[in-house]
Amino acid sequence: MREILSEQILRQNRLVFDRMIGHRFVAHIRADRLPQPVFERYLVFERAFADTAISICSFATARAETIVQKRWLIGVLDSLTNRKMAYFEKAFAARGIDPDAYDTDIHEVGDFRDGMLAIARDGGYLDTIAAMFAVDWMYWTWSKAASVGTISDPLLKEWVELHTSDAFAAQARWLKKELDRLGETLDAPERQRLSAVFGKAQALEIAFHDAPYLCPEKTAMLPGGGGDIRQLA
Ligand SMILES: Cc1ncc(C[n+]2csc(CCO)c2C)c(N)n1
Repeated sequence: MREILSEQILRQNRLVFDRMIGHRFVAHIRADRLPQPVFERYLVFERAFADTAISICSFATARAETIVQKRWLIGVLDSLTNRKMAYFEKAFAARGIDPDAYDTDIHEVGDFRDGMLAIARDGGYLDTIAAMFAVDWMYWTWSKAASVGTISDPLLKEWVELHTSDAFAAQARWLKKELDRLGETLDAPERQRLSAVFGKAQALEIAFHDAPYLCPEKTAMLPGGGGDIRQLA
């Protein structure tokens, strides 16, 4: 019998997946010592990515063949556009974060946005599903591990809980099932191509999570600005 596609993909990308799950951003959260400026910078990059995720999911919705698929993906779009965006608005207000003070065009963030968008724009329905599975399965996995320990920052705790919620778990599982169901009809090169999409998304994620450690705010370059994050990393 043929291997289940998601199992093949996870097996073939074990190294890069484990590298992402073991990223210092995740390690810092699990140790309850994520530096505050790193979290705030990350949130600004995440807010920018949420916009991209809406576009990616829209490509999948447009290419989906059945109303069952479309209905599910529209649910994802609704949660992204409403629930997720509401979180960012609340977090930015609570922390006094001005997103315009941050450079979201740095290459690690821009590469993630452009790379993920290119997969959705240039690939077929399943390419997008494979990319969404990559990023959601990865977030669900590390968030479950992190939620076992103490997270003192209530906004960070809420962020992790967004990714351990039943709704998010159902989203990750739906993507896996979709991949497994349609994967049964694919030939070996096509399955290999989707596995490469998954690996590409993980590599882009690793660089994306490096970014909040690397880049000082725009204000840090001004006299009396915020200082260089490199000292904290
Ligand atoms: C950098 C980054 N990667 C993955 C997720 C997980 N995630 C939660 S909702 C959503 C869009 C719909 O699937 C995604 C990808 C994230 N938040 N940020």
